Amino acid sequence: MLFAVTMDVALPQDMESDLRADTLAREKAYSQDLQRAGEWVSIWRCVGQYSNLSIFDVRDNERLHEILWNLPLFPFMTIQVTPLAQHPSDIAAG
Ligand SMILES: O=C(O)CC1=CCC(=O)O1
Repeated sequence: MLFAVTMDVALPQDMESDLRADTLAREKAYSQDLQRAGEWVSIWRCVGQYSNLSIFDVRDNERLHEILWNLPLFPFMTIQVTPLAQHPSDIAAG
């Protein structure tokens, strides 16, 4: 199942710098592990915003929820999920 997910990040201004660096490093490693596994298909920066637009390919809603819930940055994110269906004009779909 394909999902488009927008993640808006808002870190506290007074977040301690070591905690901030550790959280961002864990977020990157977590994301890249899931990219290597094929579940996190792509990640794009939204221009001019501390936000990303990502595509996930996961078995079901519960798996996407598990992935998002365990993001190290989850407590500092506003997340919007859009389930995707095939478009009838997509030439790649045949
Ligand atoms: O968009 C960001 O910077 C937050 C994020 C999600 C996965 C990642 O590596 O960074």
